[in-house]
Parts: sequence; structure tokens; C-alpha cells
Amino acid sequence: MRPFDEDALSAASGFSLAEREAVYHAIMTRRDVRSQFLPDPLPDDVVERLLTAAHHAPSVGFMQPWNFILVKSAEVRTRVRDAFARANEEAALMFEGERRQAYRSLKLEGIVEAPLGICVTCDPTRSGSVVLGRTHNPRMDAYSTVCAIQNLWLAARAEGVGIGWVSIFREGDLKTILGIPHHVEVVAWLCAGFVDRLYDEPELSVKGWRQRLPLEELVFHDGWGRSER
Ligand SMILES: Cc1cc2c(cc1C)N(C[C@H](O)[C@H](O)[C@H](O)COP(=O)(O)O)c1[nH]c(=O)[nH]c(=O)c1N2
Repeated sequence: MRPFDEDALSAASGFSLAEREAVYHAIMTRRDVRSQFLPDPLPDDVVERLLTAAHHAPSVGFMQPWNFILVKSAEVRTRVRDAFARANEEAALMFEGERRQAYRSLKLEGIVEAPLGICVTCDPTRSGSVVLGRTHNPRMDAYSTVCAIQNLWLAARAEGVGIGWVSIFREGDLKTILGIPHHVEVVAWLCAGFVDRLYDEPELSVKGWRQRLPLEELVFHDGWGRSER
């Protein structure tokens, strides 16, 4: 049996204990940011590192279907915020009663406050029509793009940069504002900016919208619904 003492683990993984802890620290303390953005612009080298982290994500057939549209223009971000506001009003009406009131009380974006917007897109044509690994599920290219976003999000946590994912848009509005071609899918609008504090727990949890589920209820063994090992 493989020994699990500290030296053996470090030798096997190439990560010291402190490095392993740093990985988990980034994962556990990453937060979605809506309102704590500082106005300072992000230095180019920081943005470059975040995009490099994103670009090293796994992707189906190594197709790397992503693009990153960097939006510093306050005028463009204001148009994007207006598109959010229209969609958010539609979204509120999809909830009933007290839940609608609760929804309306939530701040769900920091598009204008964050100094940088990053629109992440997925080009399904990036490596031809038949893609290794996408042959039986066309969504795999979008899933790959989400992997890139998560890499960026975790790298941002380590850089002191807050990220807020905004998805409450009519996709056509974003495409029109940013000139995105018809065949390219919008996967995310990310608000990015330095932060000096983060919630300890998800803001939606702190504000009573929804709580984290117990992990053990989500893990099955040897088939759907089987909880015994
Ligand atoms: C695909 C997708 C889309 C969205 C989000 C996330 C993801 C993965 N989240 C953020 C989401 O609410 C948040 O991740 C959870 O509430 C958990 O909180 P932490 O990310 O752990 O802080 C999000 N948040 C928000 O305020 N407005 C939004 O439109 C969205 N959209």
C-alpha cells in the first residue's frame, strides 16, 4: 500500500504541504463578488496572468473554444448594465410572492463598479465540425469554456482580484453591444476588480436565499440514489 506520510505525499505530488493548503485555500475562499469592488484599474500583468490561467484549462479535444473580450470602457459597461437591468426585471417576475421581493432585494451584478468586464465566449467552430470528445454531446465546448472561467476565478482569488459572474442577460443584447458573431456563444460576463474583503460564505447564503447542501446527500455509490458504500 502507498504510504501517506507528508514526505511521500510531497514527493508524489510535487506540492509541499503549504502549497497543497494554498490550493484548497483558494478554492474554499473564492467568492462571487457583486459590490465590494475597488475602483483601481487592474494592472496589465495581473490581467495577463488571469487570462493565462484561463487558457491553461482543459478543453474537449483541446479545442480551446474560448475568447476573452476585455471591456474597460465605462460607456460600454453602462450599456451592458442596462441590458442586465432589463433582463433582471423579467427575471424578478418569474418568482412569486415573497420570493420575488427577496429576489429584488439582492444585488446580482457589479458591472459598472468593477473596473474591468470580461466577456467569455465559446466558438463551437474553433476546430472544425467534428471534435474529439464532443461527438456525442455538443455542450462539451461550453463546458470547456466554464473550466477556463473557473481557472481564472481561482487565480483571481490568489491575486486579490474579485470576480462576479453575471448571467442575467438576453444573449442577443450582449452580442449586439459587443459585436459578437452569430455563431459564437456568450458564456459569461465577469466583473473583475481588486477587493479588500470578501464574504466568508456565499452571499446568497448569508442573505438567506439558499444554503449549501450537505455533501453526503449528493454522493452516491455504484448507482443513482445509493448512499450505502
Ligand atoms: C454559471 C453561473 C452563473 C452565475 C453565477 C455563478 C455561476 C457558476 N453567479 C454566482 C453564484 O450566485 C455564486 O457562485 C453562488 O451563489 C455561490 O457563491 P460563491 O461563488 O461561493 O460566493 C451569479 N451571481 C450573481 O449575482 N448574478 C448572476 O447572474 C450569477 N450568475
